[in-house]
Amino acid sequence: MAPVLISPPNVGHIDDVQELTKTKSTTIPERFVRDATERPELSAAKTTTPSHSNDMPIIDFSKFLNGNTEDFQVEILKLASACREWGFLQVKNHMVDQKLLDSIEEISKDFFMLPLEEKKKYPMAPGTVQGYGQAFVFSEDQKLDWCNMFALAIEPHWMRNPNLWPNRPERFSETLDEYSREVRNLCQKILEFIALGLELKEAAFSEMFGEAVQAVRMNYYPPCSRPELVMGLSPHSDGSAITVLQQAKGSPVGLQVFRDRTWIPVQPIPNAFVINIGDTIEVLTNGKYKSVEHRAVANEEKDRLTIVTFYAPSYEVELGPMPEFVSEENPSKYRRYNHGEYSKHYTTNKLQGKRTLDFAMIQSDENPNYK
Ligand SMILES: O=C(O)CCC(=O)C(=O)O
Ligand SMILES: [Fe+2]
Repeated sequence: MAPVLISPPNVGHIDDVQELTKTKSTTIPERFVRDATERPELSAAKTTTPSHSNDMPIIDFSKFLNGNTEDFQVEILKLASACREWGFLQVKNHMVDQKLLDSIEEISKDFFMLPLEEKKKYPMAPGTVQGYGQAFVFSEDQKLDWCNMFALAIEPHWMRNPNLWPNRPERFSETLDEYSREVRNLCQKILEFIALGLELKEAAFSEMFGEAVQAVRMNYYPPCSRPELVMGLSPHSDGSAITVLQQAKGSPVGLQVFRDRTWIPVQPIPNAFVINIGDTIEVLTNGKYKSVEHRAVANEEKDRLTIVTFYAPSYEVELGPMPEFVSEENPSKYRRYNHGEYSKHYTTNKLQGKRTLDFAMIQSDENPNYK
């Protein structure tokens, strides 16, 4: 059962990371300093050659929209292989207007640059995931990420908390609405192409998902004088079906994907989105496509901003492996559950690698997915 939060957890004092950096102190408060085994080992990441990290597949979306039948098929196969082998990919030439990419970056940055008192008008209450603050903190002794977040539910509309939509910067709400409409379209298209690559009918996911849930989280990572001691964002997989991540122009490398027991830094491609498979698609495909653990590291000199969209089924939907992916040789690795319950479970536990998916995993010695 998902834990039910009856009263808000006592999370202790949470320093605002941006305010900390203003003090120019080189001492990192203890709550941000990771235990030795959890530190990011930045030197190891730095020595990974860029060519290795560039191996993350790049999908050219224009091949889906304007290509001939052969181009289309080739790209579907590339997408299928990226989902199977990586769980992560970058998408270029997508349909989202460049101006919107610029304006969402601008309003996000402007929001984070507001005085703290202004941002505190939209607080993320302890144990919740909407508003400004640090999500996924549930106890006083939990280590904190070197990140400020601003998160909002977008769709369905009833999930919005209008008190958390800021008045400043100007045009914040209109811009976020417009951006979210376009990214929602993109998510729907990508899921259609993922379905085709799995030899399912195009509408397989949209028919199953009902009124899909969409949320946005803006992550702002200020520079950190001791990046080797802290974590920008703790390792986790996403609870979504798919996630669309925009890295603001000029941001340093920060996202890392856990692959072959190594943390691989993701080189941003200008104007491309990073897309990753979330836990829902892992369950539906019975583990054929897996959600992949990832994290963000801090940078000594530069700040970093990402705008992340999570796209998931309606909370009412019951999910489990689809019959197409289950057979006698390949029995169900996951039980059926209600997605609303899974979401609750996800948002009421700290980020801890792929542990959240234990909620759905059928325990068995023969199940290699079970850790
Ligand atoms: O900011 C990043 O690079 C990673 C963000 C992320 O993984 C998330 O918000 O779930
Ligand atoms: Fe993530």
